[in-house]
Amino acid sequence: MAEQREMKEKNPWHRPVIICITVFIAMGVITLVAMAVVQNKPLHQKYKYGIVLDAGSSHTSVYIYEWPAEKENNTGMVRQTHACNVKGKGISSYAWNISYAGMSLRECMEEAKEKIPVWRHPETPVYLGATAGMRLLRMFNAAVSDQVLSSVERFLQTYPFLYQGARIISGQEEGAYGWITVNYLNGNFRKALTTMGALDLGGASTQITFVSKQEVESEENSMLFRLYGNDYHVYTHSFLCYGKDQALKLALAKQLQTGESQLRDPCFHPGYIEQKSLASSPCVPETRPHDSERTFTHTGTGNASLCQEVVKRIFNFTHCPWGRCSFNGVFQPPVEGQFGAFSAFYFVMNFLNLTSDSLEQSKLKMDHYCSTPWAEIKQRYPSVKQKYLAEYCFSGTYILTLLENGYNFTSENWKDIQFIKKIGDSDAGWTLGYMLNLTNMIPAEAPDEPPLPHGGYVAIMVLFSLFIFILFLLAYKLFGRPVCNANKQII
Ligand SMILES: Nc1ncnc2c1ncn2[C@@H]1O[C@H](COP(=O)(O)OP(=O)(O)O)[C@@H](O)[C@H]1O
Ligand SMILES: [Ca+2]
Repeated sequence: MAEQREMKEKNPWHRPVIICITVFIAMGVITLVAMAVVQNKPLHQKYKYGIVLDAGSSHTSVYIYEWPAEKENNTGMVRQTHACNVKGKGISSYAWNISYAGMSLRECMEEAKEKIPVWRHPETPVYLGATAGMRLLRMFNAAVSDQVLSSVERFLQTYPFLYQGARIISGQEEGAYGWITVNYLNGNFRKALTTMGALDLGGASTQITFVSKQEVESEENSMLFRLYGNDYHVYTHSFLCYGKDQALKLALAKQLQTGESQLRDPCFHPGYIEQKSLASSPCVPETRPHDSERTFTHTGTGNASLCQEVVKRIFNFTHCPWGRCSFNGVFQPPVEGQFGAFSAFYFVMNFLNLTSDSLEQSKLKMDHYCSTPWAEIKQRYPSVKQKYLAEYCFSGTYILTLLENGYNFTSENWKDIQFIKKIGDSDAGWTLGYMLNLTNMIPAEAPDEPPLPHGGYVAIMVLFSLFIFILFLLAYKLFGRPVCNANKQII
C-alpha cells in the first residue's frame, strides 16, 4: 500500500496541479486558435455603392446598389438596397419642357444622397440609361432628344457623386443586361449552371434574350459573353414599338384604319367609353396627310377572343427571310429552357392572377375578365390607377399573344416562364447588369477562391482544437495509470 502511494506520488499525472495545467493549456490553445481566426476576418464590412437611373418610356426609377468593398470581383455580391420612383412621366415626355427633365429627378437623387454614407459620395458612380421612349424621340427629333439628355446630365453633375454619363442604350444592350441581371442574381454564372432566358416588357419596347444551342443566323441578334470562365452564345432581340403602350397605339390605329370616328373595341370592357385622340408617333405613322391627331369615341365591347384577333393584326407573321422567325421578319431560334419574365410582364400577369396558370387557363380567365362590365371593374379595384385598370384586358391579351404567337411558346413550355418582379432584394431589369458591366464586376475568368469559406475554416479549427484536447484527456486516462501498473510488475 505504502509503495503504491509512493508510486502515485512519483507519477506527475496524478498531481491535481498538473491536471489543471493541462486543462488550461488545452483551453488556451482553443481560445488562441479561435481568436486568431476571428481576428483574421476583416474588422467590419465596408460597402461601396453605385446608382443607376432607368429612364424608361413611362417613368424613371433610381436604383442604389451596394457590395462589400473587399469583394468587388466576387460575383454574386452586389445587391439593390433602395429604389425610388420618380414622380411624373418619363424623361422623353419633357421634349417640350426641356429644362424640367433634369429637375424631375430631384426628389429621388436627394434620397440617394441620404441613403449613401457621405464619405462614399465622391467615389459612387452614377449612370443614366434611357430606353425606348428616348429611342423613339431620337427618331422623331434627334436635336430635342440630345437636349433632354443634356438637361439630365447638367442636373446629375450638380450632385457630389461620380457622374459617369447619360445615354440612350441600344435595344440589344437592354436585352443583354436584363439577361445578365437575372442570371447574376440567381448565381448561375458562378456555379456554371444553365442560364435562364429574360423577357422584358416595357411601354415602348420589349426584349427577348436566351442562350440557344441552335445557330443564330442573323449577326445583329447574336452576342458572345465570356463570364467567369465560360462562354455564352446569346440570342437577343428588342422590338421597338412592341412595348404595351405602343402596341396599344398600333392596335387602335389598325382598328381606326376604316376612318370611322366611333371605335367599338373588344379589348376594353363593356360600358367603357372615352373621347380620345391618337397622336402620330414613329410607331404609328400618319396614314392620311394632315391627319396627325385623329379624335374618336372609344367604346368597349369586352371580348377576349376577338381582342386576340385584333392584337394578331399588329404582327406580321408571313414575311420571314430566315430559317425561322418570331414576327416582322425577325430571326428567332426556338425558345429553350427556363425564362424569367419581368417588368410589365409581371405587373399585368400578377394583377390578372395569371402567374401560375397554364396557357389554356389564362385564356379562359381573360375571357371572363374582359367581358366584366367596366363599372364593376372600377368598383372592385377602387385603388388601382384607372389608366392601368382600363388597359389590363388589352395588356393581358397582348402578353398571351406575344408569347404564344410571337415568340412561339406553347402549352407544353408555358410552365417554363416564371413571372418575376424581384430576385432576392433586387428588381429584375437591365440596370444591375448595366452597372456590373460598366464597373467590370463580372470577371471574364473565375478568380481563385480560398479552398474553404471563412465559416468552414473557423469550424474546422475549433473542432481540431477540441479533438486535441480530448486526445490529452484520453492520453491521461490510458497512459497515466498503466505507467503505475508496469512499475508494480517490475517491482
Ligand atoms: N402596376 C402596373 N400595372 C400595369 N402596368 C404597369 C404598372 N407599373 C408600370 N407599368 C407599365 O410598365 C411599363 C414600363 O415601361 P418602361 O420601362 O417605362 O418603358 P420602356 O422599357 O419601354 O422604356 C409601362 O408600360 C408602364 O405603364
Ligand atoms: Ca423598361
